[in-house]
Amino acid sequence: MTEPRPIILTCGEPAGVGPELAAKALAAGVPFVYLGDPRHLPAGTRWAEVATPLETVGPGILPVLRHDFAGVAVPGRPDPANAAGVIAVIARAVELALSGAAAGICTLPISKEALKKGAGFAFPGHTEYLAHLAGDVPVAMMLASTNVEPPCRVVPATIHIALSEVPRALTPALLEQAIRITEAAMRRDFGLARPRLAVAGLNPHAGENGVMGDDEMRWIAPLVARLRAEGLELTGPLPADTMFHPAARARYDAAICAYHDQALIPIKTLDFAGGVNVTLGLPFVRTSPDHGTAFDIAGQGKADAASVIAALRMAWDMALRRQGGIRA
Ligand SMILES: NC(=O)C1=CN([C@@H]2O[C@H](COP(=O)(O)OP(=O)(O)OC[C@H]3O[C@@H](n4cnc5c(N)ncnc54)[C@H](O)[C@@H]3O)[C@@H](O)[C@H]2O)C=CC1
Ligand SMILES: NCC(=O)COP(=O)(O)O
Repeated sequence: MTEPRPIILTCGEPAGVGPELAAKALAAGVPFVYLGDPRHLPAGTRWAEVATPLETVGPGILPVLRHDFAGVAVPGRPDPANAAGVIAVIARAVELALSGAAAGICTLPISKEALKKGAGFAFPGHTEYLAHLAGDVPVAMMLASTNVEPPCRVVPATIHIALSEVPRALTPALLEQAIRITEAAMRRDFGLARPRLAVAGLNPHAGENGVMGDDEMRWIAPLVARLRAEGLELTGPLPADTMFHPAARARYDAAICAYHDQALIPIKTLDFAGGVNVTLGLPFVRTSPDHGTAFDIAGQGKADAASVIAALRMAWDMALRRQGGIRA
């Protein structure tokens, strides 16, 4: 088996904590190349430009695939002129991954607001943009802990939409798609031969037999029953408030949730430092730290690199697994 190509670490919003985290991410100990504008790296960063992802640099030096931006970056103050560069870097990383020049991508955080206001970005986040770049493939967003046992892995079936839109958007077809994508990815990328999935209800107490909403009785339970009959290891719909304590998590490998905060509050509470965001269903590996741009601390050297380090390691493990081996 030959080792996969390096991971591409995209710079994300240059006024956020991304550039300073890139400089700290060498501690991950896996091969990666930073794609961004070296002017945005903190002063004192030891970096060297590479022409291709395969070119190597000395130990302790950050390899940089140069992508020139419109301007410099002021920490905490995103510049609309740089928004197009942020978007172009993501697209360039995807091209490298799809061409086989890179083993996958790990994305540093973007500001959804800055991209929308600065460049009219039409996507609510990386997840949706990556799905588009990959040919409008169906994907699911999973956040996975790396520091807690049993692990906390969550997949919101609806992603970046207003809470008021969730009941309409959460259809049987969408929930089934999230379940199937997660089941396949747990086998392919996480090495679980028979993944156990738990499905959360939408309503308090999973509706309590129709007393607090009937979505569970009307269609979620029948969907779970149909997929179980097909052979999937599914439980639910479960009351979301009691499915994340350790004994409950021990009974499943990933939770399929109804909406963003139902899924992300437990993981970010249990393991904010070690949480990793993974896009499931793409034809290439994509991970990301679980946090955002952290404008409030950008440029102050305070940002914790644990999540990006975990994300790079997870991307590398996934790339090796797809190639038939796993990291020693
Ligand atoms: N994958 C991505 O590109 C993501 C992007 N975002 C974007 O980030 C922006 C800010 O979002 P927020 O909700 O404020 O979340 P945030 O994660 O940026 O910040 C929340 C809190 O956590 C702290 N924090 C975040 N990362 C940290 C780190 N590495 N070390 C130490 N403290 C850290 C921040 O200082 C802040 O107090 C938004 O524009 C959002 O769209 C948010 C999540 C993921
Ligand atoms: N809150 C998670 C999040 O915003 C992830 O967004 P993205 O990876 O789709 O950019």
